Amino acid sequence: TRTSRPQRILKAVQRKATVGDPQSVITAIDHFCRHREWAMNVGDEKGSILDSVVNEVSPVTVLELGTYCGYSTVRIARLLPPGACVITLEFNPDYAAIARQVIKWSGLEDKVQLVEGASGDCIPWMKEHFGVQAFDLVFLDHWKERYLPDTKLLEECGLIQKGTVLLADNVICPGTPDYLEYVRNSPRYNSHYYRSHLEYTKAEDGLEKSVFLGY
Ligand SMILES: CCc1ncnc2c1ncn2[C@@H]1O[C@H](/C=C/CNC(=O)c2cc(-c3ccc(F)cc3)cc(O)c2O)[C@@H](O)[C@H]1O
Ligand SMILES: [Mg+2]
Repeated sequence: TRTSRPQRILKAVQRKATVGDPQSVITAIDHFCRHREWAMNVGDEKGSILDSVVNEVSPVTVLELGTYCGYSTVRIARLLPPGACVITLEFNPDYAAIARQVIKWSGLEDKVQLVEGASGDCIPWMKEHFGVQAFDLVFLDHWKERYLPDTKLLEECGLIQKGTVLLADNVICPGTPDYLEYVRNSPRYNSHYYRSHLEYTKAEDGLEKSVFLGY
């Protein structure tokens, strides 16, 4: 049967990128998605904003919701110092398998913990299983209707503490209206919208950065 889009993305990485060179993996995926086949990676334009937030926060523990092919996982992990790591949740086993290979090709497997499962099932186990106290940075890029319930779950589990930064993709396109309303109106978050474009297109999209102010 036909290969899947993630399989074709992995092929592009294996053809064009250099093992152990994360930037070449990022460049290979962006080139493929811009010139061959669109895919829902955060992309190069919003990716640069993601990079700047990672550098600003210099997180020790990062949570990513929605791995897909591992593009943003690689973008984040390549900026982390030794000892820091990104835990990324992915419930589609086929996507997880592709992402593992993309992350391995980039040589960043020591900085990444890919957990196969639904965010709602995994989040309550984060403290116990991974010894996480609180996340310094959370990148939300999974199903858009899960952003708000998972943010509330992270709060309830004490995984969001004073200073934790939430960075949400696609707050305009496809859009996450209930999440936006929550973080922008809550007295416990300081939010900022980074206007950008939907990956590989001219359509508007952006990232919302929300800093938790504590209780
Ligand atoms: C159950 C909780 C839960 N737990 C664990 N993993 C989960 C999960 N829910 C989902 N996943 C995985 O995350 C990824 C899904 C991501 C969903 N992303 C978009 O839908 C999206 C769409 C556009 C766009 C499409 C078409 C357009 F025309 C315009 C824009 C652009 C974007 O940047 C986008 O991120 C997949 O790997 C899922 O397996
Ligand atoms: Mg996205």
